[in-house]
Amino acid sequence: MAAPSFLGWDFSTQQLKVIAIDEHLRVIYEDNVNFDKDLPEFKTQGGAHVHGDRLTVTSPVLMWVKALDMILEKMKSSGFNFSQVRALSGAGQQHGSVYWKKGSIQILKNASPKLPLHQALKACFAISDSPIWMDSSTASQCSALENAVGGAQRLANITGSRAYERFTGNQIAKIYNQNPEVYAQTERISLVSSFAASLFLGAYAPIDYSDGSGMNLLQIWDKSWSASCLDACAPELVEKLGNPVPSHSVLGSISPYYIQRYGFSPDCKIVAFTGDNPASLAGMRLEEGDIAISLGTSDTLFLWIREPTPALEGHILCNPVDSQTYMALLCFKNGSLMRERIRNECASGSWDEFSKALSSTVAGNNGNLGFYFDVMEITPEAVGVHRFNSDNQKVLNFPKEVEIRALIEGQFMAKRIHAEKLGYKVMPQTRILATGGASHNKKILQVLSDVFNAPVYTIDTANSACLGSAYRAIHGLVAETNVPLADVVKLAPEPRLAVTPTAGAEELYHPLLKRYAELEQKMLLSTLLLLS
Ligand SMILES: O=C(CO)[C@@H](O)[C@H](O)CF
Repeated sequence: MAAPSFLGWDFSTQQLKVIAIDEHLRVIYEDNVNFDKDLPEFKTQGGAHVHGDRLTVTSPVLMWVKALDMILEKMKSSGFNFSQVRALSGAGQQHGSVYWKKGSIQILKNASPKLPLHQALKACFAISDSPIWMDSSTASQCSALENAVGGAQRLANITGSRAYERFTGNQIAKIYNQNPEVYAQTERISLVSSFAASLFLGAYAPIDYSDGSGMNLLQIWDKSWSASCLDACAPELVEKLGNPVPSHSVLGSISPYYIQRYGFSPDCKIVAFTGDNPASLAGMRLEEGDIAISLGTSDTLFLWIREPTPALEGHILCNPVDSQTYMALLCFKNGSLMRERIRNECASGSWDEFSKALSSTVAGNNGNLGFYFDVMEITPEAVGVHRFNSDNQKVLNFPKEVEIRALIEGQFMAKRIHAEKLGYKVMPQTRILATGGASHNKKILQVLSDVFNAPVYTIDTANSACLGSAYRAIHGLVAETNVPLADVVKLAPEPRLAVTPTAGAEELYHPLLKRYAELEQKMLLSTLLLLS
């Protein structure tokens, strides 16, 4: 008797990925279709089309459907045993939207198993090029939405975020403003995640609470659509969106199309799909109090928060694995490129020298602090390099090793300050899960551990959204019995402990964090005065 398996899908920007795991959480199959390479007829770059205005960015929705056809054929040719798949779930790039044309529900439901799905669905989309998260063409719609609900902070208090150009409500508003007839022809609007779930369900899948939190439309407290936000974006929107559901919901059984064409079992359950970042939180198996830090080109923080305080930066989303709590996303644009520039200038381009500089300078850097933003920073909105000595006087430069420590301590103090502004609290059980390039440098991790006064673990997150989706497929089958995800995936490989805080770190950094926050306000004010 073949062992049961679970599938996790990731409809990400550049590729479609799938992972199969067995009941012991061991990966038994993985595959991917790269949109640019494997579907060249769509002529995408990085899976997207950047339009002439340099602001509008879209992806062809039929490319996503055809990629699914291709990957299922690859799995079939490799002899993958579809009949043992007990459940599947998935993730989609956040904020992107799909516009189903009137009448498509019947075509989706009755797709012939003799045809690839992309042929069956070729006339089903009112908009063939879906707006995606890289789009920034909706500034006017963002202003209109914030004004309609009483301002940016009011919108953040309702939906978890101020208005952002990529967020779906503003994208829908743009389509309604510019193509009202196309909007009128649309019977359903999906996110990329719920669109992908619909393909497997053979019906329109609902939007889950977590990915729905990235639309500027969902009230994150009672998990219902905000009438004031919907009305500000487009008319009769609630009918086109359907009702949102908890992210662990079992939506139903797989469509007969897959049973007849690929041999899936009629009992295979579809668990609600969600956004790629919420799915990654599941894949990293974050628990209450944990922080995941992806140290990449930009640094991204994933936080598990029980009582969030929405702000004008960052994003509060409904937690995908626990409907009673929340997750927060914070993005710091000046990440590894900033670290590499200082390494090149102050450590002759060598990470070993960079690490030696961190070893040869004292924690707290004798009170020297710095803000390093070569490009316009997102958190906070500031640019330039600003250095301060222990008397809070601006200085033009630091000795090389002091510069290195000021950069790293500054980057991590900013992360703690802005995480705590969103309501995050360092707890006794707090763990920092670090991933990305800089997470291989123990001296950098030691500063991170000291600033947060928490142990730092390293994890491999290459497929975290896909793996998290497979974990959520298992969890969905038992979620109704209130079994937490952590219990379902305790057999998964544990994160590796890398460093623990230096004794006295909390006492040292507590006053420095306060100074850093005050200097950040001073720096922001002086930047504003300069720009005004
Ligand atoms: O816009 C984002 C999050 O708000 C990105 O991380 C997308 O989810 C990437 F697909």
